[in-house]
Amino acid sequence: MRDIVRVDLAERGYDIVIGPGVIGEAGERVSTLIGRRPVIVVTDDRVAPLHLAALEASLSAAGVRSNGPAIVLPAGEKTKSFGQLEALLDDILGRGIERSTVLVALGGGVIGDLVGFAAAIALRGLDFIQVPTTLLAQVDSSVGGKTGINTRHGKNLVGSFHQPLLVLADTAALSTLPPRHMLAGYAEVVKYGLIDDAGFYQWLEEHGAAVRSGESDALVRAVTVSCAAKATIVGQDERESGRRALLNFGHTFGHALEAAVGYDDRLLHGEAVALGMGMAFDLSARLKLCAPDVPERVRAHLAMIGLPTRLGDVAGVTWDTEELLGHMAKDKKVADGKITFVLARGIGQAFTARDIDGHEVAAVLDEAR
Ligand SMILES: NC(=O)c1ccc[n+]([C@@H]2O[C@H](COP(=O)([O-])OP(=O)(O)OC[C@H]3O[C@@H](n4cnc5c(N)ncnc54)[C@H](O)[C@@H]3O)[C@@H](O)[C@H]2O)c1
Ligand SMILES: O=C(O)C(=O)C[C@@H](O)[C@H](O)[C@H](O)COP(=O)(O)O
Ligand SMILES: [Zn+2]
Repeated sequence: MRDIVRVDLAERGYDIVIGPGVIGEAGERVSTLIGRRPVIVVTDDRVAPLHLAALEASLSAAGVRSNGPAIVLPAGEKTKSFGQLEALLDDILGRGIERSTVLVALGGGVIGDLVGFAAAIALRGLDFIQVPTTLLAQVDSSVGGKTGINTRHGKNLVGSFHQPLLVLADTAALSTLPPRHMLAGYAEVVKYGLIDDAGFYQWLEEHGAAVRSGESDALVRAVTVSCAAKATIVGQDERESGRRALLNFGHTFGHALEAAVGYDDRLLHGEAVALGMGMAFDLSARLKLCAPDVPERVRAHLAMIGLPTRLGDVAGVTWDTEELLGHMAKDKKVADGKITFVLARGIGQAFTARDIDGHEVAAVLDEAR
C-alpha cells in the first residue's frame, strides 16, 4: 500500500505517490497514465549516476517509449537560468518531438522547476511528470505547478503555472542525499507546521531528528503530511490570488538573501527559508502580533535540527540591509508598490499583511545577524 495524495484541480488534478521504492513502480504507473506516448527524461549530473538507471529500467520494463537518451544538466541552482533553459529546449526540439511527448523531471527542485517551465512553453505546452529526489522537491517543489527560472533581477521571476501529470516521490531515493540538502528540505517541511498545523509542528519537535536521519516511517509521514497540506492549499488557490501566498512564509526574506548571495552554494534555498521564517516571526513579534518568545522557540528547533538561524551562520557573506530591502521590493507579491508579508499570530497561525513599516523590516534584518 502506498500513500497517495490527490491534488484536486478538476481536469488538471493528479496523484502524488509516496513511499520507499516508488521509482521501481514508475514504469507501470507512467504506462497506465500515458500509454504509448514517448517520454524524455531530464536529470542532473549528480542524480544521473545514482537514480537514472533504476528509473530507465522501470520505464523500459513496462514498455514506456523513450524519445532518445536522458538529458543530463549540470547540478545546482545556477541551472535555473535562461542559458540552461535554451539548451534544454534546443535539445528537446532537435529531437523532432510532437505534442504527445511527456517530459520526466528526475531530480531536485532545480530540475523540476526548469523542466516544468520547458514543458510549459515547448510547442506551447507539453505534459510532464515529476520524479523528485530531494526532500525539498518531494514535500514542496514537485507539487503545485510553480515552474520557472531565476533572472539577474531575482528568484523565479520568469516562469509559469503548469501542473504535472503525476508526482512519484520515492522516499528511499533520499538515502543518497547529502545531509545538508536533507536539512534544507526539512525547512520546507517545518513551514507547513508553522503556517497552519501546530499539531504537525509539535510532532516535528518530537520526531524531526528521525525525519532528518531518514527513518522510513517518519520520513513517509513527513512527506505525506506536507504534500497533503500543499495539495489542499493549491486546490483552493492554484494561482496564488489569496491563500497560496501562505506557502511563501519565510520566502520574502529568504529570496532576498538568496539574491544577495547570487544563488551559489553558500546558501541553499531551504537554508534561506529557515532564516526567513525566523525573521518572519521576528517581524510578527516586533509588531506585537505574536508572543515575544515564539521566534526563539522556532529558532531553537531549527538550530537543533542543524539549520542556520542567524545571518552570521552563513559563512563568507557580508549582508547589507539596504541591498536586501531592494531585493525584497522585487518580490512577486508586491502590489501597488507594497510588499505583501506572510506573518504569524503564533505557531500554525500564518496570515498575509500589507502596509508594514519599512523601518520595522530593516530592524529585523539588522537584528538577525
Ligand atoms: N516550484 C516550487 O513550488 C518550489 C518550491 C520550493 C523550492 N523550489 C525551488 O527548488 C530549488 C531547490 O531545490 P532542491 O533543494 O531540491 O535543490 P537541487 O535541485 O539543487 O538539489 C540539491 C542537490 O542535491 C542533488 N541531488 C538531488 N537528489 C539527490 C539524491 N537523491 N541523492 C544525491 N544527490 C541528490 C542535486 O544534484 C543537487 O546537487 C530552488 O530553486 C527553489 O527555488 C521550488
Ligand atoms: O508553491 C508555492 O506557492 C510556494 O510558494 C512554495 C515555495 O516553497 C517555493 O519556494 C516557491 O517556488 C516560491 O515561489 P515564488 O512565487 O515566491 O517564487
Ligand atoms: Zn520554497
